[in-house]
Amino acid sequence: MQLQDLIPAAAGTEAAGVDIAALAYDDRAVAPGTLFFCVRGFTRDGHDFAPAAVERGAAALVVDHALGLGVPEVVVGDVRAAMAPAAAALQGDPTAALDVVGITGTNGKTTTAYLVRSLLTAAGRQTGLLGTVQSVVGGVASPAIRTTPEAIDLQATFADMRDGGDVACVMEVSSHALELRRADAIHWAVAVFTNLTQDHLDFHPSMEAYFAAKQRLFTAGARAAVINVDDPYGRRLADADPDAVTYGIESADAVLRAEDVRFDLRGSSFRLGDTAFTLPLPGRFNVLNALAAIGAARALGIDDATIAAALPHAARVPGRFEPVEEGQPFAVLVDYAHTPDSLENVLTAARPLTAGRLISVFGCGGDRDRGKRPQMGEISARLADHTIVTSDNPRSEDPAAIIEEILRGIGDRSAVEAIEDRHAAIEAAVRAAGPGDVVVIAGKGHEQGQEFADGHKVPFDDATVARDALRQITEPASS
Ligand SMILES: CC(=O)N[C@H]1[C@@H](OP(=O)(O)OP(=O)(O)OC[C@H]2O[C@@H](n3ccc(=O)[nH]c3=O)[C@H](O)[C@@H]2O)O[C@H](CO)[C@@H](O)[C@@H]1O[C@H](C)C(=O)N[C@@H](C)C(=O)N[C@H](CCC(=O)O)C(=O)O
Ligand SMILES: Nc1ncnc2c1ncn2[C@@H]1O[C@H](COP(=O)(O)OP(=O)(O)OP(=O)(O)O)[C@@H](O)[C@H]1O
Ligand SMILES: N[C@H](CCC[C@H](N)C(=O)O)C(=O)O
Ligand SMILES: [Mg+2]
Repeated sequence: MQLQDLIPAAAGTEAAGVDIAALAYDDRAVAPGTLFFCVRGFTRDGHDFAPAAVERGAAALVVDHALGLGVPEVVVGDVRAAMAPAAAALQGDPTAALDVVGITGTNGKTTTAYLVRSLLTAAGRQTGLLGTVQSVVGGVASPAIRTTPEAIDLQATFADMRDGGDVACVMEVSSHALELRRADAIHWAVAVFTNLTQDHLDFHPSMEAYFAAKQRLFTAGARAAVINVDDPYGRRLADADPDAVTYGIESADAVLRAEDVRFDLRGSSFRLGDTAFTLPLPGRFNVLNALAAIGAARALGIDDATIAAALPHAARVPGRFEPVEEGQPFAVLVDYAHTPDSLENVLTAARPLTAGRLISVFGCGGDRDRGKRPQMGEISARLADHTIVTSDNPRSEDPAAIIEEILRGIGDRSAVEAIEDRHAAIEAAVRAAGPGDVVVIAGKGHEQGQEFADGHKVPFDDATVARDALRQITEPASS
């Protein structure tokens, strides 16, 4: 394809007619015929890699200032912003052929995405999935690397979905993706907003800036918007869009308002008007996720009977309120709560299911929003009967220092202990639990590794560690 058909700014320049076979934002992915985008990043400047890209055969460069390396170049104001439209054009605008449902919000994106996909699949529509846990493309699942990939990778995946027989795609849209223009040039069928609470303030300068990033999804021309108006930021979005499908439990004016909300360890039920719904996910917040999914499915023309029949069989997300059962007389739940709001929600949901004591095990990720740490400490100490503070993914930080920041949020530490080694912390929790207790292991959910300094990752799975610990106490000792 000619360069001017990918980047309008190239028209009339020496670069206009250059034939482009592929796109890349990393020089290591460049092959002959590739158009290389020199992205000014947070740690590196892609322009510095242009000579290497040329060496590897780059046919042309997209730059924000002329480099004069002997290959045609297009100068644009914002190199990142040029990537998505070019990628969509190169792939033949694949989202024009897909009903794309985009889900944004601090918590609940992955869960809601799974629910929407289950509903669309039940309605006979082959649906792709993109998100934190896995991607499903043309029916083939693979583990995800990123919640929302770079535009070049994203548009190639959409093309694979289209070519693999998918008619719809459900995707999580992270605030990073919206801010960094990864999710531009997508034809949205439905945009969903779950909620906005503190997270990622290491990346966004303020909550208002974080909200502004999320807002982009709702000004991108989606055919329908589905918005949680129990959330104050959702209320602001809905106020700006009179056609929005609003949902909530507390908001009397919500288009989709759940009533008679009930849940136990196995799942939840609620009523919408005259129709009763059940789902295999416990907790009030999962009822909100179900409302979001119902709103999206309805917007795509799926009837309530199909939805109500499918919801009880919806696919569960690994590591979200996931029970680990080895015949022990108490419950162990693995959950991905890694923000103050989600930790509060998961412990609040676990409380009425707890006959004895509620035991919480959690830590906070390194190189991420530090403001969350004392808040999560306070929440756990307030809502659980016993708290074990441990490591999450320390990344480049000192795990003991992270734990200290968590503990700073806790006044009365009489029911709090710190065990830095996550393995030992989970074992201690399981050993401390008695009949009727509930142990919540929060923060890592489905994750399969623990990340230390220099990207060093060791295999680690909360559910497996908990299962092994449970076996030690439930299996009779061998003689
Ligand atoms: C904050 C953020 O999102 N950063 C992303 C961004 O990095 P950056 O701007 O710092 O890139 P950089 O390292 O400075 O490099 C600049 C350019 O030079 C290129 N380069 C770099 C080195 C080299 O040898 N050759 C080369 O060409 C890079 O590919 C890049 O295009 O662009 C890079 C290239 O695409 C991404 O890998 C990187 O994601 C990092 C790894 C990351 O951790 N992102 C996370 C925070 C993220 O996006 N998370 C959200 C989910 C969050 C949630 O839970 O909601 C997600 O959607 O996954
Ligand atoms: N609607 C919700 N409101 C608040 N908390 C929620 C909601 N849904 C799920 N949670 C909590 O947040 C955790 C993460 O849920 P989920 O993975 O669905 O969210 P996410 O938005 O995809 O998160 P991430 O951005 O980290 O991928 C869950 O384990 C649960 O504790
Ligand atoms: N996508 C989120 C996941 C956080 C998960 C938690 N286990 C942590 O490492 O903080 C992030 O990168 O901030
Ligand atoms: Mg997610």
